[in-house]
Amino acid sequence: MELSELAWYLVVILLLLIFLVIEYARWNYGILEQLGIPVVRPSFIFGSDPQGYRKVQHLEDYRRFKEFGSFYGFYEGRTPQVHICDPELVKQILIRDYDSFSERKHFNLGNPIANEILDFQPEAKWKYMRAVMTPLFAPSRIRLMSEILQSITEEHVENLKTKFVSGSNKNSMKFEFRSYLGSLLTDVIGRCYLNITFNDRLEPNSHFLELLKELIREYSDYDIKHELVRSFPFLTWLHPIMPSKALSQFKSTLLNIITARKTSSTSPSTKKSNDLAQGLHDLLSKIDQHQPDIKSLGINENTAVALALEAFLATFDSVGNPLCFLAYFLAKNPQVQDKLIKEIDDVFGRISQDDQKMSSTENIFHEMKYLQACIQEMFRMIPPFFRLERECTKDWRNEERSLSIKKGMVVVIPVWPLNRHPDHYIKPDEFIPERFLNQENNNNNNKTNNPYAFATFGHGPKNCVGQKWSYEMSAIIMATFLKQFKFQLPNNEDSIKWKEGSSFILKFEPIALEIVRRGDVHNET
Ligand code: HEM
Repeated sequence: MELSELAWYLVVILLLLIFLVIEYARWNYGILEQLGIPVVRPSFIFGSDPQGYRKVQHLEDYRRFKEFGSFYGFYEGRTPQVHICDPELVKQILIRDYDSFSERKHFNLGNPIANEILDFQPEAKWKYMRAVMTPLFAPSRIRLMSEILQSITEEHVENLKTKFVSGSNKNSMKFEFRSYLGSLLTDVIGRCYLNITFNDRLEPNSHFLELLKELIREYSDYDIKHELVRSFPFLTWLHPIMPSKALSQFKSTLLNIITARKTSSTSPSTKKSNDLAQGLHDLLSKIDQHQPDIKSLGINENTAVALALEAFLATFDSVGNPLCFLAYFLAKNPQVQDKLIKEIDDVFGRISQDDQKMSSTENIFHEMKYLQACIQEMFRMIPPFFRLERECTKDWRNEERSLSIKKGMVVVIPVWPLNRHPDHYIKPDEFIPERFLNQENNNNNNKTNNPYAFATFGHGPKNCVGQKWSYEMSAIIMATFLKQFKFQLPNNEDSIKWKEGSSFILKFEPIALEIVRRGDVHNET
């Protein structure tokens, strides 16, 4: 074969390869248009948002909602998606027609532990694991954890008070609430879920805290490789979604804790506690015994580790982040903060210290109706997971809206615009806790009370297991903090800087705040 002939062959093969790659990336283009819904026009090969890693994605969702309305088509790389922000359709997809949308999109997260995360498991395995998780957040467990949480929060608040005494400024100081919450929530994970106290817990760089930060950082720092993987999913190995080193460190730390429990639980004096560590311990024992149902579902050690991983990250990040925004909203709206503080003082004032010990922690905080409304408004405005996803498992149609979704397509519910739907909320971009007071007969601030115009925790069988506990944590942490401190904006600086690229978790730069010490009003009662 002559050289020129070989060169021709190579050129043809190369062109053929390029053609196949392009065909592969564009394979599904046109499918959404055929359904007759408005579509965000795709680029040549990288789907509808080829520069997505450079944009703040939840704000993009809001912009598209304003441009296209309550549903529209979108190509995430090569995957056709239907984005839906209509509360009635949300209800139908997540609850009424669950059979047609029972799965989340399956994708390779590039690591054997990450691949076991509950959310992405096939239905039968998901059901089994969900049943392991649910009792760990049952009302009786939440009651117990609330008591522990209150004492943790009081301890952290006391510790913060000492910084005022030793600091140069006695009444106010710059304050990074997120890092304060980081060590508090690490303590919650230790004491409420694992029944242990981390030795270095009050140090800013505690080992476990650093590990959680590392897991979260990688989890959400997206880059251009992420876009590439969307168009060519077989390249996931190029861009694992979570860092393998931190994951294996997490696994060994967790298994050591569980093994220590195994050893101590053999002693007859040890009382069995039904916390998360116990749930994992029981599951691991069944895995060790090779129980047939566990084996057939493919449940292994990594499945148990992934369950803890999800609970820990949700506690650390999904509870911590909205609370930072609540602090910011309170600093920005001093009249709301004053009203809230008055309620907190009234309730604590009414219940004497002895009664506070007698009365369940839960009951005390449930008396704070304005606090509940502030928290509900915080979760409406700041949904830490800003997109829900379901895969269509059976062709589906809604006649009223003339909307068809085909098997294999992904439905995305963009929570940021849904929670701000102007048909349901008056002044949707403003922080107005009153909209959630006396809901039955007060529609002054909301146009409707449709529960599906709010999806921060999802809905239906696959909703968030930790929802109720997240409300409890938020209430206890905020009220205990506001008993002693107030938030304010430093020099009226007011800026939120969102991070670009994250495609389902809200990410932002630290929010500059100050705290002011309120004095020992409660200790005098
Ligand atoms: C503010 C805090 C939290 C928010 C906003 C939140 C939000 C969510 C959302 C949106 C989902 C998906 C729901 C759906 O697809 O319909 C979810 C699922 C889940 N959440 Fe949370 N979460 C929070 C805290 C927690 C906590 C504290 C835990 C446990 C300790 C937890 C455990 C889970 C689990 C296990 C799932 C998977 C449920 C399943 O697939 O069956 N979450 N969460």
